[in-house]
Amino acid sequence: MTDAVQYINGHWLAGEGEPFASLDPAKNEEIWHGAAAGPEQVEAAIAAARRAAPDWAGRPVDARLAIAKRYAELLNEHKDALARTIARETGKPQWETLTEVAAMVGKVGISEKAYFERTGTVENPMPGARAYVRHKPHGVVAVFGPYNFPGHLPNGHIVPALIAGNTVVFKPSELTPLVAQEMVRLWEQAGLPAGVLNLVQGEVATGKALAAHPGIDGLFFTGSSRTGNLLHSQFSCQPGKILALEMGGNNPLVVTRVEEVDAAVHTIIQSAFITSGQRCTCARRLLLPQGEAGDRILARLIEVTKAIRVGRYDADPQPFMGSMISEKAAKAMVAAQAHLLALGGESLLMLKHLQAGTGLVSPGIIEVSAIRDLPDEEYFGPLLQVIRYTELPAALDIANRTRYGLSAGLLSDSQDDWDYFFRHIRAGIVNWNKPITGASSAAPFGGIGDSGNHRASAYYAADYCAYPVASVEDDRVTMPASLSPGLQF
Ligand SMILES: NC(=O)C1=CN([C@@H]2O[C@H](COP(=O)(O)OP(=O)(O)OC[C@H]3O[C@@H](n4cnc5c(N)ncnc54)[C@H](O)[C@@H]3O)[C@@H](O)[C@H]2O)C=CC1
Ligand SMILES: O=C(O)CCC(=O)N[C@@H](CCC(=O)O)C(=O)O
Repeated sequence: MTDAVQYINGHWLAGEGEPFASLDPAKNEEIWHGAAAGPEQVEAAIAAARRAAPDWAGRPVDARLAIAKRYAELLNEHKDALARTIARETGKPQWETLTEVAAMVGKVGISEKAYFERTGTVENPMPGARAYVRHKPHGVVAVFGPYNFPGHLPNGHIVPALIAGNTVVFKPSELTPLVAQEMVRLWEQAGLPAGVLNLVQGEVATGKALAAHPGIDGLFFTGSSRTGNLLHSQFSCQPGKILALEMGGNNPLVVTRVEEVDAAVHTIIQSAFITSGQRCTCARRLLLPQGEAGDRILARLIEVTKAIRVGRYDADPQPFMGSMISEKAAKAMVAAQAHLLALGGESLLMLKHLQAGTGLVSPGIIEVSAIRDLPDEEYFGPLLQVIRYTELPAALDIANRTRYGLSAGLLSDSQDDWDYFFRHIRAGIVNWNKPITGASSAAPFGGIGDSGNHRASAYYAADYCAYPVASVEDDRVTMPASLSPGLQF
């Protein structure tokens, strides 16, 4: 293991700040340690990005794309190793981390298409002149990543930012420094010039130093609503800086009439328990109709969920659910469940911490219909809250009872129910008879309310990576055909 964990101006350096470590949460083993970037190193990273900016932005987009494409090739060549690192550092099963790396590879082609489609150059007809819309990069942008997709989600900011001509200072989650390091090494190998992408590792102090620095032109954040809200207030009265926030959700999944009970249960499980419930798009609240049809789905859901295989990321056969990110996160889910039980919830399947020292938990299902003031919290783990409803309008009223608005779904065989649901639900990702996780990178990705600040990511990330410039141009200055009233020449 090397001490050189910071990448600043093309050099790998030891951190000058507080030491911290990264654990394999399934095996309770340290897999990485290093020292955080100190404030002067954060400063140096921003200065390096600033120096590199004019040359990088001044290159033709094809030159920037050539490096991004080489990076995608390298990702593909190293996909097994990177997927294994993601699995070790997050606890996610290897079948799933391979899909994460595949999404990272695919991001380059999608971002290229989005760049030209959403932020390319357009010439509009105009009598006696030429009118253009072009786009320019913001300059130096900070990228903050979460732990749940430590490769794919920061990659979803970094790739379009670099293609658009920005330079980047990347602050990954302190829980996943090793993934960040491997990712940045691939950019380095791809031939990215010094200073274009800088890596500052560290805990909250490093994040604060970067976010508060006057030298950044923007900040692209994926993480919790709590941190996103802090950043939003920190950025107030700085209208010149671009802030893109992708945050959490308290996502509802509503079921009405369905013929195929097993298909509905499968979709519920994919929505609620994939990644051990650690996706911002995961279903947190399942709304089932009262009566026999709802009872049948619930009984089957409990039966199948009980049988979900939970285990280590490298187990053979593979588990559906791996470890949560940490023992602390597992304990927080046990505490969240206890809180809901104390408020009047009824456990239908207990979420259990399976092994001390690890983040391994079993999935839980809790009936919360009787809780009068159900907390509008994102419990970021595999605990599904069940609410029984009478009529679809009442279900929609409950579904929209949240300050968030990221993803939502309907399971129903009825076109009318879907039309009603789509019209009334408030969320940025709204699916019918499909899981509400697994959003496509080829579509915009973002939510309303406390889930974001109307800067959708994925396909629309191109929009926050560049600003539009409108120009009217002619080769020579000429007199107009007619003068404005009151002017004489
Ligand atoms: N909408 C979306 O696209 C997604 C949202 N998320 C959300 O992310 C959360 C899980 O990720 P976490 O890593 O726990 O998020 P987090 O908010 O704790 O951390 C995200 C990043 O912000 C940094 N940070 C934390 N406090 C800071 C502060 N005061 N100032 C500056 N930087 C600070 C962290 O070091 C990390 O790099 C969940 O709430 C989940 O819903 C996760 C994935 C996707
Ligand atoms: O950003 C993209 O390219 C698409 C969005 C995406 O991949 N969403 C995933 C992850 C969401 C999360 O982080 O929690 C999904 O919808 O499952």
